[in-house]
Amino acid sequence: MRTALVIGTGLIGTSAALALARRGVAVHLADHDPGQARTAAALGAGTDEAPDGPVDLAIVAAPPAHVAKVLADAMRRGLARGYLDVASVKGGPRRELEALGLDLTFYLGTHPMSGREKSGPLAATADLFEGRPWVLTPTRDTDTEVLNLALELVSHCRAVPVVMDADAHDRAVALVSHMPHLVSSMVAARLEHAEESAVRLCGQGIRDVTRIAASDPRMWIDILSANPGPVADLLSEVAADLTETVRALRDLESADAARRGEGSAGIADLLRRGNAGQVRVPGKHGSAPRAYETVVVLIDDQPGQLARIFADAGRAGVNIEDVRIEHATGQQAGLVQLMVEPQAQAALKEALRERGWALRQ
Ligand SMILES: NC(=O)c1ccc[n+]([C@@H]2O[C@H](COP(=O)([O-])OP(=O)(O)OC[C@H]3O[C@@H](n4cnc5c(N)ncnc54)[C@H](O)[C@@H]3O)[C@@H](O)[C@H]2O)c1
Ligand SMILES: O=C(O)C(=O)C[C@]1(C(=O)O)C=C[C@@H](O)C=C1
Repeated sequence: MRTALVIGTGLIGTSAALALARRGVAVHLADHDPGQARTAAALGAGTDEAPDGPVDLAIVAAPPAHVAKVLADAMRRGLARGYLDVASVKGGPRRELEALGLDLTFYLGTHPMSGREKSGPLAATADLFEGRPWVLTPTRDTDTEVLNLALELVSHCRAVPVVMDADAHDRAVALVSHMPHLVSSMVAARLEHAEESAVRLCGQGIRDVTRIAASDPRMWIDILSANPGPVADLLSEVAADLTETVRALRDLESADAARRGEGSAGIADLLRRGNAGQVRVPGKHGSAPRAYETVVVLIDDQPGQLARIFADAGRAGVNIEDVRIEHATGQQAGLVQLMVEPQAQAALKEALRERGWALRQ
């Protein structure tokens, strides 16, 4: 691929454009808000000037409700040799395009399974898709050259291509993305009017569960409107678990020992099923989940502390697999959790202690 046109230069469009530009592809950037395309260009994602003629691949990264219209317009204007979109739902946009009477030979519906709770080009990064699944939904009629262009895009973004049927994709993301998003919002909604004295105690657990609740509601209304049935089915199952859990907790409040036993068994069953589901979540780079050990370091809230920790770990020959930072509310200190391979834990602790870091047991 030598040339590409990204239409919709927000988080996803600009991230893909940055990855392509770094691999030497000439990227043109367009957005219905020209300021967004200008910002993406200023970040090094390409040029916001229109291409002279048709590009190799047009990548539509507009919100789901606009995707079909934007694609149809691009196809009618002959802007590219191949067209794809990256919308979070796949059945709806394809059916809308079919209803518009377009020839879909040169179109491929795709979806990178990576994102952030932030929108816009300033949230974009070239490595956003690294190691993540990128779903491709070709049909029997999809042109091979277009499929190859899409595979080239996925490879430039260092993502992992996964081929699926569009409706099967929508059912799968209802389970692993759309239903969890709503549950995260429901948990976060409990905090809206909560006492400040409770909210200030928030630790890493609630941060993990509510991060995605910070996403743009307009985008998520689009996504959920295009996949309501499968998400409603899954939420009914969650509702049944909720009803059972409330019943079990009420049993635990009872003065009757037998009822307390039933309550305890009910909760234990849910927690066991939770463990069994959680271990199925793939780890970094889409591989099987890995068990890391954690080394917790106390840091002052001063510039350069993290860089020093990483440099000291590097000198000790230890690879940091993952990192989390927890700030103590109202204090000039924080805790950095460094995740490492189990066999590296002792060496890292020793090296950090030698260099004067305070470790938490
Ligand atoms: N955010 C995620 O985590 C994520 C992950 C994977 C896929 N997606 C999909 O990627 C697409 C873009 O999402 P995003 O998170 O980058 O959103 P975003 O809000 O960051 O960016 C969307 C951009 O599209 C532009 N736009 C809106 N209507 C347009 C139109 N008619 N023509 C041209 N540009 C238009 C907006 O100005 C904005 O710059 C969506 O379809 C979304 O479903 C999002
Ligand atoms: O991690 C996030 O912040 C996301 O928004 C990612 C996420 C997801 O649910 O995994 C959200 C929607 C997209 O369609 C794809 C990825």
